[in-house]
Amino acid sequence: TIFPKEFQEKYLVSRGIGTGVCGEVKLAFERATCKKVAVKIINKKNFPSVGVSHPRRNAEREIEILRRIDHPCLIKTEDFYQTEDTYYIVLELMEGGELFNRVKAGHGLDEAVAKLYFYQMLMAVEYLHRNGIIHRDLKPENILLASQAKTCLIKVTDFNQSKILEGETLSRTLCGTPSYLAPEVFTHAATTGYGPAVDAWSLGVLLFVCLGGYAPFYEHPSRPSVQEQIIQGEFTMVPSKWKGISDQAKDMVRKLLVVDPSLRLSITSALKHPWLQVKHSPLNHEHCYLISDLCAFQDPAMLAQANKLMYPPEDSDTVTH
Ligand SMILES: C/C(=N\NC(=N)NO)c1ccc(NC(=O)c2cc3cccc([N+](=O)[O-])c3[nH]2)cc1
Repeated sequence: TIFPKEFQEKYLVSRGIGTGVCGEVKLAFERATCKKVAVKIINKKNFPSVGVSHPRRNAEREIEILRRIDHPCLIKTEDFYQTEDTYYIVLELMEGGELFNRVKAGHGLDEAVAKLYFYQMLMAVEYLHRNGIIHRDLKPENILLASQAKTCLIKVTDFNQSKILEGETLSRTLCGTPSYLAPEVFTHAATTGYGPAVDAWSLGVLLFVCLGGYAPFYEHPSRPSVQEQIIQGEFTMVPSKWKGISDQAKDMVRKLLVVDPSLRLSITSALKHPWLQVKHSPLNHEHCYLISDLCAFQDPAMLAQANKLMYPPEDSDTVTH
């Protein structure tokens, strides 16, 4: 890849660290400070130019979103360059890589870890919705982890399929991965359109995968198509995979994976669900900034506080020094 001159002057590009559907991510060093950054290289023609939507406009919308957002659980753009066919987005380094690689097939995350990550995803998506943005492509590949530690900050990324709450076309959406798309995207999106509830569905699928270690809707010869399973809202919590997971966690998943968007748990209601109410310190905005500080400074005291968030001291626990 050739990089723009002014980019080359400011950054030294090193090896590839991740590849996405519309471009790759490389490690780079800011020459002046030796600070490590990630560079997402997006080929403009890679943008799905399905139907009338023009690839340039899709890309410009995503760049506009990336510039506009500011939240500890959303990827932050540090710098930006473009040539006539490529975008170079300089981003903060997320050394934990993609959540996708943490929820390896076969076993889920510890419930407390899944709760910490899910809580951050909810905060990030609540922020997006408050700012009139629907993500529309929430999946494990688009959730990045700040460090290798379990108690870490996560950030949502990839706004290629995102919609700024104004006119939008359905055709672009149907080029996303179907497994995480909500039922209404297939059924009545073409007529009445659909809203932020699609992200709540995808978060339900994400939580299912984090807890169960397998997808709720998947291709299988003897099963209906993924699209059919989604439209029917048909999924199974295989006992061997879900034993040891709390009833509250399962209840959260079931209330998100509801076919009728008007009956589905909203992001705001999900944040008030009992599963996320830690009796000693209810999960709230401060925790999110705490986690962001924690990961920025790896402060042991903050790590202890974040652990309390994950593993609240039971009443019976006596604090032993
Ligand atoms: C904005 C965006 N995508 N937009 C888009 N149109 N893609 O489809 C975007 C997508 C992915 C990423 N990924 C990373 O920053 C990213 C992936 C990864 C894997 C191992 C290690 C690191 N790391 O930073 O150390 C990684 N960073 C960053 C930005």
